[in-house]
Amino acid sequence: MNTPVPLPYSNATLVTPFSPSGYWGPPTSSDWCENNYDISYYVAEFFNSLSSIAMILVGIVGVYLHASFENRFLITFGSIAIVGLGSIAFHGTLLFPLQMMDEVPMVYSILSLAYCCIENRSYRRYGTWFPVSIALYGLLTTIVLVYAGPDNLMLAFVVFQSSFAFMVLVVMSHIVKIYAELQDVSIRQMWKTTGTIALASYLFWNIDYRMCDVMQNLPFGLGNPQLHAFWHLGASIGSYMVTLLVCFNRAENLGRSPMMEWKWGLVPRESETTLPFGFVPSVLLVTHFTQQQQQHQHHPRQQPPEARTMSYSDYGDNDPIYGDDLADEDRESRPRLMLMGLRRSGKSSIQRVVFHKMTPTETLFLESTSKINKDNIHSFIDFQVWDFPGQMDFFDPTFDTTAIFGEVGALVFVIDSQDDYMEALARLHSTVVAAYRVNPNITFEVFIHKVDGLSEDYKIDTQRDIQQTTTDELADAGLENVQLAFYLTSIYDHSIFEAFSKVIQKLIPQLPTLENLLNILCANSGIEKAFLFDVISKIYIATDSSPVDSQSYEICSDMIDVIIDISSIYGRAAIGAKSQGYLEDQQDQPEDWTHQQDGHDDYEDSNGSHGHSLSQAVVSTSSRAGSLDNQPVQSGGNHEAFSVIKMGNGTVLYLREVNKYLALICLLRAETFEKQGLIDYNVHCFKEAMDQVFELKRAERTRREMEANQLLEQQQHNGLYGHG
Ligand SMILES: Nc1nc2c(ncn2[C@@H]2O[C@H](COP(=O)(O)OP(=O)(O)OP(=O)(O)O)[C@@H](O)[C@H]2O)c(=O)[nH]1
Ligand SMILES: [Ca+2]
Ligand SMILES: [Zn+2]
Repeated sequence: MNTPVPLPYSNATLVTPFSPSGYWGPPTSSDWCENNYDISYYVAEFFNSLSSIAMILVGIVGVYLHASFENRFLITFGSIAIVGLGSIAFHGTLLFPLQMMDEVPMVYSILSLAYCCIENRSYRRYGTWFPVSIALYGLLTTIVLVYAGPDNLMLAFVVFQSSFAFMVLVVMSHIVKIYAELQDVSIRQMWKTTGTIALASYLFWNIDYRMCDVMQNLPFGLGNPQLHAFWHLGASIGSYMVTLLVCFNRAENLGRSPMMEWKWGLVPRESETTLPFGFVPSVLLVTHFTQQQQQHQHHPRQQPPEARTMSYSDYGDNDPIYGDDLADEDRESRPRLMLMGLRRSGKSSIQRVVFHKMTPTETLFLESTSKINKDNIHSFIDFQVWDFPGQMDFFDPTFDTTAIFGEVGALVFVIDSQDDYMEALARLHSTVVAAYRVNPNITFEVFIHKVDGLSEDYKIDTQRDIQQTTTDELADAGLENVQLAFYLTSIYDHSIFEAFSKVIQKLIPQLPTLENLLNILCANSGIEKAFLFDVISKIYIATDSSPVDSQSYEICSDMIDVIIDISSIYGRAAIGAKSQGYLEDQQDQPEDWTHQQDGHDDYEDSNGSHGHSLSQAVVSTSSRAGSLDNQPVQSGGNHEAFSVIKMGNGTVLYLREVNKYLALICLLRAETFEKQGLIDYNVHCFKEAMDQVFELKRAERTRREMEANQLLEQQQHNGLYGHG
């Protein structure tokens, strides 16, 4: 605009776009409606050149954002940028050789897109002849274009137009097919938007090309709207979007779980996958198609070729794991546990009773779950429980098995034993097959649930029947090495906690260390059985290696209840960090899950804090038949929960708080307990070892394991004194 060079022809240009010439001389290429050298002496068609920068930008952005994707997409995105460069050169000079630098890349760009559209399946559809003939097509067009030369402008123009138009038709015919298979509404919408943009810009191209007279002489002194420049903008957006969507489709077909995501945007995250028409400075990219996932592709147990996918976010909005507050490693290191099963089998009840202290009868009023409910449990280890809706059909092609099962630690399948369970067994079978195919490391846990209504004999029969049928069917399907664990459970007794304990234990990396520590403690103190309990959920996360009988588990679990009750009655000061972790969960809860359902909120004190810590439970009680034992309480001033219950049958229950989440409960003979000093000391040593184990949790994984073992040895050498 500020060019010092005079514009001798500036008036004449209004008459005909062909007349003036500037730095590059008279045009030797096709000329467009924009007046030549109108703005700058050095740039023939200023607006047409300027708008071509958009193509370069979208091309570069496409490559940059999808660098981990397959090369074909990088080539397609990259070719858009090259077309942009050629377009600038061409419109800037209007010289024939440079027009070729615009048009030839356009042909290759659409060829590359065509390849992506056609070879979009997880398997290869056509042989090598296919890419070879695509390359030949490009080569032939190039040769004809170049040999037509500036002297045969019309021929070159027609050859280019028809060659390009033909490929556009090929691409469109495949896009129609891709579109027809689409399930996801927002992706469908995006295709529609892209189509609209493409059509509009093609219309602009035509108006500019065919109705230049009208455009140059608009009424009311309106200037040339430069529709060819708008065509450039529309074509940039359109080609970015088409490539993006083809990329998405490919990722879906490969069984990845692609998602569209706004990058660098001002657009709020909620508007993900719906493209607003406004010019919002945001760029879409397809995510979840990393190199690592590409390796899965060569895994023999691949998803069926045509399986389609959907992102998690379509199932629910409470998605704390993917919240921005979590670092990537956190997401990965957090074990995930899935609750699946038919409708009304009791999944949500289990989750509520075990992790949210809902009373069993309250579950009668639970509504059917309609979307995946992800629950973050912050405790001695952080993990997640995903409660699935029973009616979910994950053979629905929109269900993304790879994404769902890919990172699962344990899959808990709940069967309603009071109901006819044939359908449940069929579902269990297909679930295991689908999940195992995606992730052979999942541990499968089958809860034969609601056994409270069954007689002892019937329980055993049912379990045998279910176990037998399932194993046989899996063997028939060639999966005889898949291990399923079966549990008889009910929310009306301890069985559900006990079963969950065993499930959770498999997800704890420190388990061997904890077990060892407990073994040492038992051996040195004459303790018969020791459990390490998660206080709030009453799940025991470890025990010594002697066999667990349900009775001792129940007694210990009841003891925690007693201590919590007593502390909530007699110890008024409130709590702390212990229930804090659980309170955080409530923010993650869907609306229907209200505060009041958490029993710990009943004890709200004036400071507004919730629940009660075991720390207040510095009591010593005796049970029904037992003698009242008025043990002086020694908590060493650090307010740790400590409690001893002597039972009539000569058994002593000994509880000691280990840290804010965990309590150690030991069962021992009254005779052994006479040496209480020794036991106290050994428990103290155990506690210190535990503290260190959990402190080390924060250190890097490998080092943690090593150091915990060292610690163990140390304890063995000098920490614990032998019993007797
Ligand atoms: N008798 C008995 N009933 C149970 C038990 N567990 C759950 N129930 C009842 O089973 C019914 C269904 O429980 P839900 O937890 O809603 O079942 P769900 O599997 O989450 O159901 P969907 O959300 O529809 O998939 C409720 O009325 C519970 O009270 C159990 O152990 N014993
Ligand atoms: Ca022109
Ligand atoms: Zn152009």
